[in-house]
Amino acid sequence: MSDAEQVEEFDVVVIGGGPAGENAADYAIRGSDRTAAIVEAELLGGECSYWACMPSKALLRPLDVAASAAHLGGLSEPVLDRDALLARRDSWVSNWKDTGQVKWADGAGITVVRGRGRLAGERVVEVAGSDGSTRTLRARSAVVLATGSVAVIPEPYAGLAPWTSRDATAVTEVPESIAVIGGGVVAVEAARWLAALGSDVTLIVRDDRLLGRAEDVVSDFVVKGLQDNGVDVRLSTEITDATRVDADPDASVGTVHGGPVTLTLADGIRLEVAEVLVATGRRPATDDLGLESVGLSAEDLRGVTSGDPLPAWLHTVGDVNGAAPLTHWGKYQARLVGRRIAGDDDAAELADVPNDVPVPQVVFTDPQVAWVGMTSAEAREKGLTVTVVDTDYTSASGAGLLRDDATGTCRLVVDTDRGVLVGATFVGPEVAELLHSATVAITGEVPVARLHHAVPSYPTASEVWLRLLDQLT
Ligand SMILES: Cc1cc2nc3c(=O)[nH]c(=O)nc-3n(C[C@H](O)[C@H](O)[C@H](O)COP(=O)(O)OP(=O)(O)OC[C@H]3O[C@@H](n4cnc5c(N)ncnc54)[C@H](O)[C@@H]3O)c2cc1C
Ligand SMILES: NC(=O)c1ccc[n+]([C@@H]2O[C@H](COP(=O)([O-])OP(=O)(O)OC[C@H]3O[C@@H](n4cnc5c(N)ncnc54)[C@H](O)[C@@H]3O)[C@@H](O)[C@H]2O)c1
Repeated sequence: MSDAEQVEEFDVVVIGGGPAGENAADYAIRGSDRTAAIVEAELLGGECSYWACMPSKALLRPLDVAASAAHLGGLSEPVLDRDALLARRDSWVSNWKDTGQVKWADGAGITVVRGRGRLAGERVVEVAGSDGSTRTLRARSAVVLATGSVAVIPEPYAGLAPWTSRDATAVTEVPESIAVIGGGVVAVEAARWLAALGSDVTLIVRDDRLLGRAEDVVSDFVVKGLQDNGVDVRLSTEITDATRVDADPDASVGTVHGGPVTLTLADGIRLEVAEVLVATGRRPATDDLGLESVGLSAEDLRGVTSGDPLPAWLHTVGDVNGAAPLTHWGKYQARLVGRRIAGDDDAAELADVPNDVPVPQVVFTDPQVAWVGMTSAEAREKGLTVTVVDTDYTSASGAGLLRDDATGTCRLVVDTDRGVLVGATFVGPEVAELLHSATVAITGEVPVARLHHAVPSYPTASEVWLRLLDQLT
């Protein structure tokens, strides 16, 4: 067979089959006779489906319900069944099999190509199969990079064979004790479910607060919630040295990776734990992606989905461009990019794209934390004149009704000159589902004067909007 015959042609080739890549392929060919291939090195569905969002939320949701039940007069104490909780997780990750996703791709007319993809020139993708085979794909129209992100393991933890978020979400062997390092979203969520599963958890945070990207009023609530659930939270704590007996880098995911770990803290205190979870952030998965073959570097992808410095045929979606490493954000980018590739320029979604689309984020701690748009500090840094209003979450009786021990806070950030919201933060039980009201208000640039006429139902937690808006008259 000649070289030319070995090249497989598609209209669109997507490298990486996480939620962003899947959506980009789907929107690019939906309702047409165009063809698309997704190149996937592991499981179709990506980090989100098997190692991140799905397993973590499958583990956390029963904890929310149990915490509510434990704090509602009229119900007796709920009992956590560890095996049943892990079985629920296994079911939500389809036992780490992607048969269902492949069936979806077939139905959507998308070809799944197994292997690791890399650019090998303009519109050309080379795929290395795990069996040593190589395939060459050519895209007639577009190539989309959707390779996601990988956990960062800084010194001095690299030699410890530490847990990353994959081990925490896929936990099968619950360590007797664990040090969780980091104060971001992965750290606070994982600390919660690991403690609930029976591990003795110490959360070691370099900064003086948790969730540093959120409003500063958030941290105290999350610290208290973790402490109430048995987590030892140590803020402003540096680790100067870390050693492990018999570190086993080949240990199975979700099992203990060796002997005891000793951490030396800056004040000289030594902490011995059975396992360590490094949750110190993620970086775009751009290693060996062949960017140099088209004159690009990893830095060129930062924050860019389409256009300069990318050639017209090349796009990025999801964590790989680092814009906001969240599934809903990757899917949003994928819808826009997919429609652009499809030439749907008249579609409502492309016809009216605002300049600054606010990014929403929910953290599934107890209490929950949800925010969208700018924090007050970010708004001021941008040079805006802002009005900031706060209220206790339980100032709305509907919020108090959710749980007898309900607590939390809410904040709106208003651009005083334009009279519109630019940011909102909610902390409290069940605030996750409250967030979209703020996202709509910010995206729609609804004048605060008009928001007074959006009437929340009684008695719901949404009445916190009244308490906040009353301060803006
Ligand atoms: C523990 C945890 C919990 C999270 N929870 C949430 C949450 O609740 N909500 C939320 O919005 N976000 C959450 N996130 C973030 C979310 O997981 C990511 O933002 C999301 O997975 C990004 O989607 P993606 O499609 O860009 O990449 P991924 O989901 O990472 O998928 C990328 C895919 O590309 C494949 N790939 C990589 N390189 C190649 C290559 N060269 N060739 C072929 N295939 C390749 C990978 O195997 C993978 O399947 C969480 C993250 C973590 C770590
Ligand atoms: N519910 C959700 O939506 C959800 C859940 C989990 C993860 N995620 C996404 O996944 C991404 C990754 O999460 P993450 O928590 O790993 O990252 P992160 O960037 O949110 O937090 C990293 C934390 O590690 C600390 N850190 C960094 N380097 C360190 C070092 N050398 N030593 C000690 N501490 C260090 C930082 O100060 C920070 O507290 C996030 O951006 C988040 O958006 C989302």
